[in-house]
Amino acid sequence: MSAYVLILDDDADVATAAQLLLRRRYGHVATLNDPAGLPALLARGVPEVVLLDLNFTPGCINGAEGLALLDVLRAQANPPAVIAMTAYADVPLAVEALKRGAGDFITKPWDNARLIAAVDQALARREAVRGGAGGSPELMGESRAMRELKALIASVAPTEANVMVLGENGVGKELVARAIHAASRRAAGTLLAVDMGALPESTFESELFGHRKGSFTDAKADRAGRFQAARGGSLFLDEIGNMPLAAQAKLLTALERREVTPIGADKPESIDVRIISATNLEEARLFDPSVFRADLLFRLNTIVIRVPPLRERREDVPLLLQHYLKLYEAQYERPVRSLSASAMDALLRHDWPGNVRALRHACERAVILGQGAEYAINDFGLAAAAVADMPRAAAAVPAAAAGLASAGVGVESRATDAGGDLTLDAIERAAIAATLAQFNGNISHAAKTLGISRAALYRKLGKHGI
Ligand SMILES: Nc1ncnc2c1ncn2[C@@H]1O[C@H](COP(=O)(O)OP(=O)(O)OP(=O)(O)O)[C@@H](O)[C@H]1O
Repeated sequence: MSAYVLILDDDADVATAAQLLLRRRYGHVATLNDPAGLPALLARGVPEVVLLDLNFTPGCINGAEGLALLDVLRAQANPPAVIAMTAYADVPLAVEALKRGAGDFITKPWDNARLIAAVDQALARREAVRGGAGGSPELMGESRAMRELKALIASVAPTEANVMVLGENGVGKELVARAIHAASRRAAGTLLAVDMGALPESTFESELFGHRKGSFTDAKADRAGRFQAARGGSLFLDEIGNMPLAAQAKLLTALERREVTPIGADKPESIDVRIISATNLEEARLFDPSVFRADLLFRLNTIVIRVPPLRERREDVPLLLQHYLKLYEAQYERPVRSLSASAMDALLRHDWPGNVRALRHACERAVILGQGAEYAINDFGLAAAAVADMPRAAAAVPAAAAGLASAGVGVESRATDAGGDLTLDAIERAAIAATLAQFNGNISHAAKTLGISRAALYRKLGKHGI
């Protein structure tokens, strides 16, 4: 996965350690020890993720310097995702950074796996937020379904009720969660997103509830949990359907008692968060007690919001196409072009199995690759994305080459609809499509099976127009 990451920290040793760790994964990782160099660095290009120390001058621990830099970063036309770093387990400061637009925070010294997970998630979330120009994504759509959805959000948002958002991958569940938070009484607080599907069971409690220094081998400093950091705001528990049952029990206890006990602490801490959760699991699966605890479900789903797939609101397709084509034309400084009538017709008839995310990626592809005076259907890369053919396309891939043997995907060696195209690209695409089909579109499970992060999988979905 390649990405431009900047580490802004006055401690050169810390910055270099992070650079060495991250360079292997993201390729382009720069360090900056003196914040005075930031404007010049930004003039050469804005990073996708910034790891931002909050204190620079020795002895200064109030975070004011870091928060001012955060404002500078957030003011960029295409702002980076910012992960605040502090050597002090200072929850109010972390909360302030989150309120001012940092997407996450991490305490030093960090755990390597946690740092990488934080950067991966920052990249994935940045992609979601970039959907709207200027960094404030808007839930677009004027179909009846979208108008009803927006009315529901407007009536539910001002209440304190927990909301569960259901829908297929890429329909806009996170945007719905952000819209609810933005219209709620907690809007001045932070909306902290946690990818429950990517949270290892071993660190679940520490991530959500925090820990005290020395409470286990790696607990080198106090750490605030997500529940404490989101105090006064909302906690967005994404991919909730992928939580192991043991973790579900712990979450249930916290929600029932309205308090959490950091690992190693002797007293519980009260919590003040509104929970918005989301899953792409089908409702029947959610009601299966071997998958999801009924008592937890009833805590979370006071209000259920179902986001319909794009194929059930095709009227929204032209508006979304227009929005994303314009967005990418501006971003890539490409000429403004219109869609040919036949392209529009085909795009309207397309089933969009990857929903709005897939449409967005298709628009980006068309803007970059389209050569004609108008956009043609081929520019959108959808012909190859006949996702209904996914299992058959996978069948064209030799098991070893696709690495699917361990994924348990049924594979035969025969040339089929993939047109016998055994380029690496075609093999990768088929492997991804087959794995997604195997897990009913569940990104977390597919990414785990393929051995890549969710963020990397999202990028590949975009690349292949899946
Ligand atoms: N109604 C919409 N208007 C504009 N953009 C949208 C809309 N719905 C989704 N998008 C864009 O599509 C992408 C996917 O949206 P989002 O991440 O909210 O989906 P999701 O349902 O949470 O996906 P996943 O289940 O895979 O996490 C984002 O880039 C988002 O900005």
